Amino acid sequence: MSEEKTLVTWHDHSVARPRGCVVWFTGLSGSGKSTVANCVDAKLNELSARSFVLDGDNIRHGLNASPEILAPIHGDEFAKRFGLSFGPQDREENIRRIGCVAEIFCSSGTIALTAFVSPYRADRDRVRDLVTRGGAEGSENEFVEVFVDTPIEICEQRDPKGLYKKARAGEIKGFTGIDAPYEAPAKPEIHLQGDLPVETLADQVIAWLKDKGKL
Ligand SMILES: Nc1ncnc2c1ncn2[C@@H]1O[C@H](COP(=O)(O)OS(=O)(=O)O)[C@@H](OP(=O)(O)O)[C@H]1O
Ligand SMILES: Nc1ncnc2c1ncn2[C@@H]1O[C@H](COP(=O)(O)OP(=O)(O)O)[C@@H](O)[C@H]1O
Repeated sequence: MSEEKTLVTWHDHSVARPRGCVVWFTGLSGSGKSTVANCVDAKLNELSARSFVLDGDNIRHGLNASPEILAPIHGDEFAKRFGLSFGPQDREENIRRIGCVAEIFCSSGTIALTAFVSPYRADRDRVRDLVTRGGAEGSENEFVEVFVDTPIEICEQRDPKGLYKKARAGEIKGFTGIDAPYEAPAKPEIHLQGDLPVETLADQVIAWLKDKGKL
């Protein structure tokens, strides 16, 4: 990304806005979203491009914390009102909020790398619309949907948090891919075969960004 780009201030759209980009990784739990996103982040930093990863580790423990995390800190009433779990409506709100944060990063010229299951096509499409519409006239904010396509059998073999095992045992209800749906992207900009090596997948994303003039 060209370093001499002028950062736009919110109110002044007369300045050429930097080229923003949201790279939206979607896939089953354990498919490799965060690992690949962080590898892409490291490669972008080597190329002097400004990027930042948003994933469950930094978002679902703060901005979109669950009621279980909030209750001991803010009390049950607050937790019930503002905590987000994994029902369809809470996932919709989770992705909506993340989309707003990603768009803000994007509008500052940062490449926002988001890694969330984001199972519902409508939720992802709403973020796509926000990001592409969010740029000023003639800006080039782009939403790049990256499908991390890893068979559930491999995700279950990996199961780093033991959640698939708990879901299979009925200890977790509404787990994506087990007893909650995952709507695969119909036409993602990038389709990754999730069982290939991480470096190979990250290089595929970098090559796409270069090819599209984002770097
Ligand atoms: N019911 C259920 N379904 C799916 N995933 C669950 C669930 N409960 C907890 N987890 C863990 O939460 C991570 C998914 O959070 P996301 O914010 O990415 O989900 S979503 O986009 O709101 O669907 C996901 O982490 P990742 O493995 O990083 O994807 C899971 O480990
Ligand atoms: N391409 C890959 N090949 C082998 N193992 C991977 C690959 N991508 C991720 N992993 C491993 O799989 C597990 C889940 O990866 P993670 O990035 O947390 O997935 P997600 O963010 O989709 O839940 C981790 O233990 C990670 O090291």
